[in-house]
Amino acid sequence: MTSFHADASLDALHAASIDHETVLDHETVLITRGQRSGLTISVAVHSTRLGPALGGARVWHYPTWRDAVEDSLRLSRGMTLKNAAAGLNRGGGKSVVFVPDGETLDPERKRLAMLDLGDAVESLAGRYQTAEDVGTNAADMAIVAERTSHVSGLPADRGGVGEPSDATAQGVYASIVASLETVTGSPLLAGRHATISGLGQVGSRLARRLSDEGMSLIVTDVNPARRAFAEEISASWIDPGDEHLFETDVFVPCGVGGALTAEVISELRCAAVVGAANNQLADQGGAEQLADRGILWAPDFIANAGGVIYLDMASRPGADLTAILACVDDIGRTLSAVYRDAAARSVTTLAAAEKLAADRLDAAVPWTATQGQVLQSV
Ligand SMILES: NC(=O)c1ccc[n+]([C@@H]2O[C@H](COP(=O)([O-])OP(=O)(O)OC[C@H]3O[C@@H](n4cnc5c(N)ncnc54)[C@H](O)[C@@H]3O)[C@@H](O)[C@H]2O)c1
Repeated sequence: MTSFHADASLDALHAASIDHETVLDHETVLITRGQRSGLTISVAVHSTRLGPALGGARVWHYPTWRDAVEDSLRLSRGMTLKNAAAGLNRGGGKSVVFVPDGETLDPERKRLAMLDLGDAVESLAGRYQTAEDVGTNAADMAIVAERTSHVSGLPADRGGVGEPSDATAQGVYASIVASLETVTGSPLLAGRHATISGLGQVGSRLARRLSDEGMSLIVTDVNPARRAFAEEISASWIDPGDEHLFETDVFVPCGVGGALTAEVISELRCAAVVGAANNQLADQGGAEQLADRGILWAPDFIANAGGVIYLDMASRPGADLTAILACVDDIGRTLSAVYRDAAARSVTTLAAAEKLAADRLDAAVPWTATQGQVLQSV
């Protein structure tokens, strides 16, 4: 088991995407080879300044374990920004289970990986709480909970709050409404067009709602089995790869990160990009490139915060679902404020959103694990 410690600096929040030259600005990075599964697991705690870190566990394919670790570093930094901008007393963390390209996990090995993840999370003694993410679900979190209490989003029949995708989809929906209002002056969706890339937990929920509200949808997924869902909601299916080339009002990335490469941005034919995917920009220069092209970009860590808002608020004593969903809807207002600030200061929407998060982090009295906040499986 290897762990590195470093001081989190607020300035580093503005750093470009991680590469081998980037200074490590995370508080703790735990890299461990699971004793049961043999898989490399990286748990990255970027910051606990606002409170114990909260962020999902990803099980995904990468060329090398180093790529998986880098992803955990990027994703956990994004969680610091997301939780801060959402007004939560939570720090930023994320875990990644590395599955070598070309390998698939059978259910037994996945179970072993979840137990290994539980041990890794437990070793951080409450400074990081995990939850589901790409490649994991509420049932997987129940397995993690066999080894640690620091897990969120357990199935309802295990006394948990369930998975957060409904809330994430609702927050992205609110963000699409706010973005269309900014670019067209009207929040109405009927008759407008959207292209959704990725029809998983969030993308499919969002697609159904946008379709119900009269939007005309083009959809795709690298999993061809999702075509049946496209037919169910009367959306036009296209094969993945060129979906960004279609003229549309909103391009909606809901797959994995890095979809907005310089080439993709140069070819986009849309008024706004608003999606659920984390780390949509392949590099930070993408925010400038989008602005230069006159495309309004909703910073992902603002638009997709609904899930973490749900997990955090639903796990508090006396949680009220109506109040939680009102907070999720507020994402639209937060995003509109970010857009106004970006326009007023002639900066990118990314810079405006980062400032929102950094101001909150700067103003916070640092949380320490010794303050004894009790976290339990929910
Ligand atoms: N689930 C949540 O509550 C939540 C919260 C915040 C952020 N996110 C982010 O939103 C994104 C989607 O999350 P999810 O829970 O729906 O994941 P998911 O695994 O259920 O779905 C992702 C879908 O995208 C597809 N996909 C992957 N790469 C693709 C590509 N290149 N082109 C088209 N489709 C592709 C996958 O086949 C899958 O169907 C992820 O980036 C995730 O980190 C999710």
